Amino acid sequence: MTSVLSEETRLRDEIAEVGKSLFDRCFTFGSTGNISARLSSGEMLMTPTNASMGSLDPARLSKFSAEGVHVGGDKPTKEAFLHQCMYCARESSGAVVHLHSTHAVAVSILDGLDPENVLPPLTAYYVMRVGRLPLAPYFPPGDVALAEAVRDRAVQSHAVLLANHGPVVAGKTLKEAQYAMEELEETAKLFLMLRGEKTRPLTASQADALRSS
Ligand SMILES: O=C(CO)COP(=O)(O)O
Ligand SMILES: [Zn+2]
Repeated sequence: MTSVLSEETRLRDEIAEVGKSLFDRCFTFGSTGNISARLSSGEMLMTPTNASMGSLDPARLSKFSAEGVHVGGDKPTKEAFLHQCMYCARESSGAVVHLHSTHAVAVSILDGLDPENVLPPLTAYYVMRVGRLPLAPYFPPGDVALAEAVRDRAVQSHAVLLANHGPVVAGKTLKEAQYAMEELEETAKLFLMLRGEKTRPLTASQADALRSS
């Protein structure tokens, strides 16, 4: 049977489902984090500000025109400009997820990491789902300068880590963005677990083979 639900209705439901799944598994806390999805018309749906990812109401999501004007729903996330900058840098993206996931946040606070790529290629799935993770310098949440710093890095990478804050990931679909975000968080956890141990990340040629497959 073909689906009679509109693209917008489907995306609204999916944002609420993904938010609840991430919140229930402690990928973000309190009212932190935000999710957006772009319709084929270019219009965008975003989570409202101060909303818990665990109890989103699909009908109250904030709606933006393709030009980036807030046209409906609750007051949008203060990171609306960050989400818009991700779409602007990555035209094929259909969704963006930003979280305060604990291990990725911990990595974002460490000193002395390579800001061009903060995590090594520890596993094949990290390379396949994330690949590279540049660090954007610290700016307060919701600051336009934060969104601009992320946009510059997002041109090269669909995942960016915000210093002293958390990760933001774009994907062709919301599922893709979610899976990349989960892989990022788990790899940050592995990285912290293995600090001080002698490790054997994938070699450059092993990682390249995964990227081209
Ligand atoms: O993660 C957040 C800010 O960076 C949460 O902000 P909002 O509640 O405005 O979405
Ligand atoms: Zn945040």
